[in-house]
Amino acid sequence: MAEALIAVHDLRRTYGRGRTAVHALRGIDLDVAAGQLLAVRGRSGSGKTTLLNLVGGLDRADGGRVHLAGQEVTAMRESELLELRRGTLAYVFQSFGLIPMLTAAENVGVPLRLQRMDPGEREERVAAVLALVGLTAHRNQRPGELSGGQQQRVALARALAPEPRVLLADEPTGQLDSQTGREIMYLIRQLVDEEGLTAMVATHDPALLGVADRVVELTDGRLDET
Ligand SMILES: Nc1ncnc2c1ncn2[C@@H]1O[C@H](COP(=O)(O)OP(=O)(O)OP(=O)(O)O)[C@@H](O)[C@H]1O
Repeated sequence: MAEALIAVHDLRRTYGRGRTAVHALRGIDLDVAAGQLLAVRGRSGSGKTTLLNLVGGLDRADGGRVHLAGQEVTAMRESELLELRRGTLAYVFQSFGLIPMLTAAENVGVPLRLQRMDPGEREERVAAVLALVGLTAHRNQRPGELSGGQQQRVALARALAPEPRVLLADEPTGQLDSQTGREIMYLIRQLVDEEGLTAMVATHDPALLGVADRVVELTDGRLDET
């Protein structure tokens, strides 16, 4: 089997304690091979967001381990997690998370500014990823002047700008109509194939599971292959 770019072992997360404790993840084991598009399905509250947040180091586990590209995320200090989120790893959320005052191109350029990329190189990279998501003609529009699908394309372009190895997407089509949602999933499929990404996408939209290489299902904090 190809290298497991994402390796999750006995991952646990409980919110609260005592009688009101919620066991969001009850010992998850999961390997995702490099270049795979994995869909994580499950009802609302099954633990999808919690799993993605732990894989991406946005939240701390109560037990178990996560390795990303050979590095142990669960053992990292905050400064190392920050570094990880600026390089190896990219996130896309349901709510797009764009900065309203900035144009599409400026939003895409944000992570490259944080990397202190030289302005000329940055312009080139922004143009390239905007072209990749089909938004060259909209580069000077602000998020409020774009459709939901276009805003998610900008968010994807921004995620890809620093050339990450892993893309984590939490309900990326959750705010979109089904046709636009399908287009975004096809785009993610294309980006995985063409940019050599490994992606983990949480969704409970059954129509979107068809483009994944593999689908796993979370039920009450436990994982099953489907
Ligand atoms: N910060 C928190 N404090 C307490 N409980 C939480 C917290 N975050 C999540 N939970 C609980 O943990 C469980 C898993 O939540 P999670 O958000 O991971 O599910 P999900 O599958 O992503 O749901 P959705 O599809 O609705 O986004 C739920 O029962 C939720 O109520």
